[in-house]
Amino acid sequence: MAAIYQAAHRRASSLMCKLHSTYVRKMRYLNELKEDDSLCRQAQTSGTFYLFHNLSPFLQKVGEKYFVPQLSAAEMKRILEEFKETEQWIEKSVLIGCSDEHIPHFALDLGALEKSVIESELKGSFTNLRKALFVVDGKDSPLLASAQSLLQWHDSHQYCSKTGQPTQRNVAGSKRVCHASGITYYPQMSPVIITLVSDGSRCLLARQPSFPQGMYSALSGFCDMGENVEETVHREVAEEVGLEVESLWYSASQHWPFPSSCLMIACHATVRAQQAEISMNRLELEEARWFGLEEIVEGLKREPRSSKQDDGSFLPWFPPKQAIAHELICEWVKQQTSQPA
Ligand SMILES: NC(=O)c1ccc[n+]([C@@H]2O[C@H](COP(=O)([O-])OP(=O)(O)OC[C@H]3O[C@@H](n4cnc5c(N)ncnc54)[C@H](O)[C@@H]3O)[C@@H](O)[C@H]2O)c1
Ligand SMILES: [Mg+2]
Repeated sequence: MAAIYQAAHRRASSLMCKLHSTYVRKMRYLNELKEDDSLCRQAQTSGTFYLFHNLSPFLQKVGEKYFVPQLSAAEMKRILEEFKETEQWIEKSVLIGCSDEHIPHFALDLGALEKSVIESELKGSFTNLRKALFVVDGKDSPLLASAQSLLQWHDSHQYCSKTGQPTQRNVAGSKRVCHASGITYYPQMSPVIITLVSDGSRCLLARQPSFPQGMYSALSGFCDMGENVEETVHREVAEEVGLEVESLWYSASQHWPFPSSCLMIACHATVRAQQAEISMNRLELEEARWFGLEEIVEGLKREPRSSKQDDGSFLPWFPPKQAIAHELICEWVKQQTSQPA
């Protein structure tokens, strides 16, 4: 029995070791591509390419499903030749990852070329990122979000903010340098906290005026300079709904591309049930209120389309599963239902 157990353990360890070494080798390879321009230039000739047009990703629809096609370097060459554009264009691409077999993946924005011609040539369409993220397979949405964010960062960091001189990018697109000042710029994300506040038996959700009708989400806010996550959670909850957080704990994080690259840091927080009266900040929020478990469970089942009532009002629904707010709400439901009555 012990021998069988040991053999199984050895097999599991060796599998872990293989998995681990594949991952480590992949991360080291990507790092080399970022540091070594000539290696990265060479990688562009054997890589695959995700296309964008003015920051909208290219998707193909097969039946009811949307796919994010990867074009080979040869296909890219053919398209660019058709537009009488040189392969120099490929140098505008940015490195966004690689396969386990070390095939590098790049993203390229063809915004200067005629959109409809590329679309009919490649049989697909450039789709607004807000729509694209919610229709593609779950594993593809983080990739689209980070690729678009990196392309957007390059687009808006062409000049040094100290000298006003143009900045030059490395081949991978992992940084830009101003040769006049010597400043190196790296792609940035803004840290944002998102907090699901609970008073023990209810959770607090709010609506910003820009939200689609009927949608409620957890409270969120950008971290101020010098703040830690705990301080931002305390401040945002106080600012937006006038409550004092008693305790908080970290749940998970997510890169979010809107409005331009946020690192969403998701937390749960509690307030005392005796001090749970909301005083909403009307400059930021349109509505904020407590939801009981039953209402949350019903809301999670509701589609945005089925939220509208005959009298024109909207039943509450919550962000879709791609958004970390959804995860926080589901975690809260689990906590509530696993608690002894
Ligand atoms: N993925 C999710 O589940 C999820 C859920 C909620 C919010 N979010 C994202 O979180 C972000 C922030 O949420 P919020 O709107 O409640 O923030 P917020 O409460 O801090 O209010 C936004 C305001 O903060 C100011 N601000 C301060 N620092 C800023 C910065 N670095 N960039 C832009 N504005 C800054 C601006 O005046 C802006 O209008 C939003 O962009 C939203 O897309 C994501
Ligand atoms: Mg906010």
